[in-house]
Amino acid sequence: MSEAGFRLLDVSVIHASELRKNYGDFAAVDGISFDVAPGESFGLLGPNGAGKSTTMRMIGGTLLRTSGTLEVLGLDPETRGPEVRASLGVVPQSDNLDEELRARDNLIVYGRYFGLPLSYLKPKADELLEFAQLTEKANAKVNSLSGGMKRRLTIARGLVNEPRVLLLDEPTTGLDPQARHILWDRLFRLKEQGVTLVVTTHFMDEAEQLCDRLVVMDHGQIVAEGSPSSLIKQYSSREVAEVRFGSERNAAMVDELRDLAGRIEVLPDRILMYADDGEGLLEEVHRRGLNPVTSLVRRSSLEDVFLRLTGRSLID
Ligand SMILES: Nc1ncnc2c1ncn2[C@@H]1O[C@H](COP(=O)(O)OP(=O)(O)OP(=O)(O)O)[C@@H](O)[C@H]1O
Repeated sequence: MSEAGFRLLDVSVIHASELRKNYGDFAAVDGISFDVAPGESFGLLGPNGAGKSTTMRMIGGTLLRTSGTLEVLGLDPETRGPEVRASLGVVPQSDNLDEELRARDNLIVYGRYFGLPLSYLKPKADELLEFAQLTEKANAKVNSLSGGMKRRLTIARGLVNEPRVLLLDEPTTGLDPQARHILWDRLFRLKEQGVTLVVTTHFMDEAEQLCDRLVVMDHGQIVAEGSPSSLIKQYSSREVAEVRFGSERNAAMVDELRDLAGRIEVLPDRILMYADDGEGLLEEVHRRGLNPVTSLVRRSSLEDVFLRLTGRSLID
């Protein structure tokens, strides 16, 4: 490994500089640069088509980049693929488990691809099933498991080689709230064990929960970078008052509200008013006799950051 490689290894688990992936004239990933530190939980947040999965696939060494620099644990995944993959755990967007095999056998068969011996894999599979809260399902066929169980099994499978870095592409898409919370809990435990997590998501609450730091992506580019709280501080107010006047009146009410808040966003079904004191703002709305049909005050979120940066919602 080069001297630079050693240096990067100290500070960056993943280093990307001007990373690009073109499909013909279309830039799916348009020259992005970021670093992921050891033990960090790092997020790629953006709407569908932002380029998150493409970035993940380049990190995992399953997709060739068009240009730019990419190093994973100090190595180029294109030229040092087997070594990089041996240190990575990959949880793809859709569970590609072997449905006909039992849960435990899925782990063992996957581990065999890494050339791991059965004497290691059998106890490891039991340990991972316990971690994934699937011990009771060890002998159940995958096609009989719930969506949340399959997701946890896919994560367990990604851990079979004791990776230092776990790549999770949309880990909770399609799961119900309870299943999401169980999964987040397992990811927190991995983080406590020092595993570096790289997570793509289009759920702002997931990014807020899981990520120490994240990049916000849109159209293949990074539009902002920071911790969830620093991004909210930088791009939004502390609170948001949401008011609904009904679809007929919403747009017409904006002029009446304009001078009350520094920033106003009009969505099809509601108006968002940004202020540090949301309750005070709402009181003023009522004092003016504007009487929204419904109203609420909430904390600013990464959704508000995305809206501010792109003028669009994270989820179409
Ligand atoms: N093989 C391909 N050929 C052409 N375009 C592609 C190809 N793969 C991805 N794209 C395009 O690249 C863009 C980025 O896709 P990508 O899957 O990385 O987005 P994403 O942010 O992960 O979104 P999602 O959450 O929907 O997976 C999209 O516009 C997609 O249609």
